[in-house]
Amino acid sequence: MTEGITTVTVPVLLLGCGGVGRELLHHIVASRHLHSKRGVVLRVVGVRDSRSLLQVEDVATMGFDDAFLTEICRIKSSSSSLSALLDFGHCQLFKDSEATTKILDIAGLLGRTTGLSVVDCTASTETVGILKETVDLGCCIVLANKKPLTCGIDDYDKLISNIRRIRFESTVGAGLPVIVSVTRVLASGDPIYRIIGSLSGTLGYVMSEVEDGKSFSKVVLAAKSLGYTEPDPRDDLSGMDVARKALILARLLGWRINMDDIQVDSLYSNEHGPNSMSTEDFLRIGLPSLDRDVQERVSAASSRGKVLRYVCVIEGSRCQVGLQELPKDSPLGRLRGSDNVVEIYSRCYKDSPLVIQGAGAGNDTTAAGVLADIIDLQDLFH
Ligand SMILES: NC(=O)C1=CN([C@@H]2O[C@H](COP(=O)(O)OP(=O)(O)OC[C@H]3O[C@@H](n4cnc5c(N)ncnc54)[C@H](OP(=O)(O)O)[C@@H]3O)[C@@H](O)[C@H]2O)C=CC1
Ligand SMILES: N[C@@H](CC=O)C(=O)O
Repeated sequence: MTEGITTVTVPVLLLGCGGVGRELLHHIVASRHLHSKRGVVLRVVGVRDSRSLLQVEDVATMGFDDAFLTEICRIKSSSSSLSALLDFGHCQLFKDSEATTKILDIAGLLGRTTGLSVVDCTASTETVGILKETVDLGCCIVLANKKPLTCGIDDYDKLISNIRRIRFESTVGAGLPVIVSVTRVLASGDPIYRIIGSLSGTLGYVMSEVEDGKSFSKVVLAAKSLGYTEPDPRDDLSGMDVARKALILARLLGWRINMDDIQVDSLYSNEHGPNSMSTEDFLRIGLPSLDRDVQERVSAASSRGKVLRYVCVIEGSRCQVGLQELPKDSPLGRLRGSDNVVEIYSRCYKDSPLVIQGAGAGNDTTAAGVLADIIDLQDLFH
């Protein structure tokens, strides 16, 4: 620890230990030295997946040690159950409703006193209830999961009711500083009247690879293995994932809108949707059946000197996401791979917009954004 800095120990409770959640645990372990220089020690007190909660024996004083955190990641990446870790001792496992009760017990014990960070790295809507309760118990909330902020407006209002205790930078543009930039511009009294961007790492990667002659189905599978897609890639291909990002941005601008108010353009039809086939069947049979259509659309755009980009526009009373044909040499047309770009127009950024660009998907950058959010919140407790 650096001389003169008081050390604060921050408990962290992780919901979701998939690609992003595991990467977050790796980042926490790898950043210990750096955090200690800032006077922060992160103490992971529990990890929840879809089946159970694994928590330290005494949440008031203990945290999983780094060897244990690494073992959690190893066990989870081999698709084993968290229960396999009980042999290591000093931990407890709770399932189903008991897990929820225990999370609320931890939140009650540590929320107000320590600023316990409840970190949602699931892709589930099921966490909303528990997050709202932890808000009431004084916890800090950090989200990579977009779904809690894109439920009904009442849930949204509740979650952001203590705005100083919530961070959700990774929900839009992964680790890119989009939310913080919008928030700072607004806080300065500079009204934002237009946001336009390409906000899907998956669709950006897919379009630029198909332009290079690769098959759509193979490229989507590659995007999945690179950690760019949602657990069900149809969330990306339907435009819903971008629509969620658009809704988060629009609500941040003060718009009182819901998902139904957003125009969304899907790359597949209902016969390939979740009500018609499983994710596995879609990846095996549905995807290849879309190859020709996507290739033809990309080639047609190319014959006009254009490229296809999935664009999000928030302006006037319009919040819209969909494929657009754009000039190859335009800012969005030049994007390659999983890069995102966001242009923010306001009084100060009228002629020359505020532009944020860079890698917009992937477990590493997303988890880095989540970790930066956890650390940022801790300034409240110094
Ligand atoms: N990858 C990226 O580039 C980005 C991702 N994100 C967001 O990050 C989130 C996580 O993505 P990713 O890691 O790829 O997803 P994964 O599917 O890999 O992991 C999801 C995790 O959540 C767990 N889970 C599911 N339901 C629940 C529940 N009700 N309670 C607790 N845990 C639950 C799963 O449990 P189990 O292990 O048992 O299945 C799994 O561990 C998503 O919301 C995504 O949108 C945001 C920005 C960028
Ligand atoms: N699936 C998303 C990941 C980040 O939100 C994307 O492709 O952009």
